[in-house]
Amino acid sequence: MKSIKIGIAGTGVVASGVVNVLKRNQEEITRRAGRGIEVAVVSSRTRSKAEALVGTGVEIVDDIMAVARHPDVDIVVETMGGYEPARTFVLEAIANGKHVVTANKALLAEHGNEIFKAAQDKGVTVAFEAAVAGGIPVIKSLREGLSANRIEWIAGIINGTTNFILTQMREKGWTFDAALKVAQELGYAEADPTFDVEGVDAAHKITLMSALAFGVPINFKAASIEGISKLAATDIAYAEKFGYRIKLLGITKRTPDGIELRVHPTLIPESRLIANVNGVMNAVLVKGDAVGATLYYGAGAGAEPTGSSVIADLIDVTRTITADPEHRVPHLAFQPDALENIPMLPLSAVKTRYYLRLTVQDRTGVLANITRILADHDISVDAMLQTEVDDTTKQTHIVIMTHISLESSVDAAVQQIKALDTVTGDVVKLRVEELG
Ligand SMILES: NC(=O)C1=CN([C@@H]2O[C@H](COP(=O)(O)OP(=O)(O)OC[C@H]3O[C@@H](n4cnc5c(N)ncnc54)[C@H](O)[C@@H]3O)[C@@H](O)[C@H]2O)C=CC1
Ligand SMILES: N[C@@H](CC=O)C(=O)O
Ligand code: NA
Repeated sequence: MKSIKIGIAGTGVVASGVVNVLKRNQEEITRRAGRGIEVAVVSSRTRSKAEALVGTGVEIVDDIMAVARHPDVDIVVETMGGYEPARTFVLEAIANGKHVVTANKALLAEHGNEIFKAAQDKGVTVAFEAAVAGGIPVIKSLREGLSANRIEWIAGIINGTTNFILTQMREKGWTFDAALKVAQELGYAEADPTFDVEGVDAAHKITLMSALAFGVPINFKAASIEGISKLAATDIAYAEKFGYRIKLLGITKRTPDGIELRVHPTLIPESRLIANVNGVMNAVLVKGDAVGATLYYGAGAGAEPTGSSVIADLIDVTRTITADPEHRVPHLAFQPDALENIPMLPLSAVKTRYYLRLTVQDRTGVLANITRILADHDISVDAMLQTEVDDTTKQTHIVIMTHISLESSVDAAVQQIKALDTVTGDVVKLRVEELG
């Protein structure tokens, strides 16, 4: 039978993983897909780089649109990244009747509704397993494996770069900058690494998973985002004293009032498996009403792990190419005419536990004032720790773990606490999730 022909736009880290694994596992891939999968054309801004990757038997073009329109190509693989020209390229490929496989979560989080609509209208597939949690088949799990369930929440370590940075800082004492530099050298980081560090990349991914889990349109603008750049080593150490690890989590949760969608550094009990996910590894916890909690673990970035997901999508698309478009697995797990408009909740409506760190002057009554303010805002304290007074500054740290409280109440209490003249500097507020 005739091979499926692919065209690749962008010949960087992910594309190299795709090409190398396709070559190495060609025979098994063909046995699984039922047809051979062959690279017909690649676009590259540097011809020599493309030649080194695909050899001489493959057509190389400078213009990405030549890939989108290539008459021989059945599936295009978009591994350029960024919003433009990726968006125009993908829409052009769809308009030309090509199926698309992309690793680009930024593109889909911002323009996914438009892209999936165009694909639906044209009867082609846009597959994106590589876009979320790299090599972990979590999109397939959400869309197919868990499709019997009413999903309650998802919480995941879904950015390899930041998990790598946090791990190297904690275990090896590396500086933030040194750890980021190595993550970039290993091909984990985004072209603009502030997307990793500031939580934007994780927000792109949790936004996509939120849509798949709850059957709602993709709504990146509703995400509350906080990265790890302001996280202090002091708070990582105090969290450990309470038996918690701090991880950058993407969280989406169905509540009676609407959907929470947030990314922030989070305290997790150290006994949880997910608290022990280190380095570039990612892990996604999904809670379904029927199945309970399930955990998906694996490499969240890197050439071959990400290539593994791109190729899984290529095999899936190859299998469905002969199937009736009306009966394919829907892009966002729910049928396009069955998406709901459940409200997306602001961060102020979130209810969870909080970690607060205050720097205070060692004077009588300081603790009483703080606990009174917390009580006035309906915030009850679960545990508290006070460090020894620093002889020079006469200051001490008070660390408070609260019971479940409302974010807006915690913010109001923090404002009042900050105004006390015994409280100096900022109050650090981190969220705690038991994930049980
Ligand atoms: N590196 C990783 O571990 C992972 C990356 N991804 C995603 O995969 C995509 C690609 O990432 P990488 O391979 O790491 O990036 P990369 O920077 O290594 O490769 C990008 C390639 O696209 C080309 N390119 C970029 N802009 C272009 C343009 N305007 N016109 C033509 N060519 C252009 C570049 O020359 C380069 O060959 C991104 O969307 C990224 O978020 C997803 C999962 C993991
Ligand atoms: N920059 C991303 C790459 C994979 O999506 C990450 O570090 O996780
Ligand atoms: Na994946």
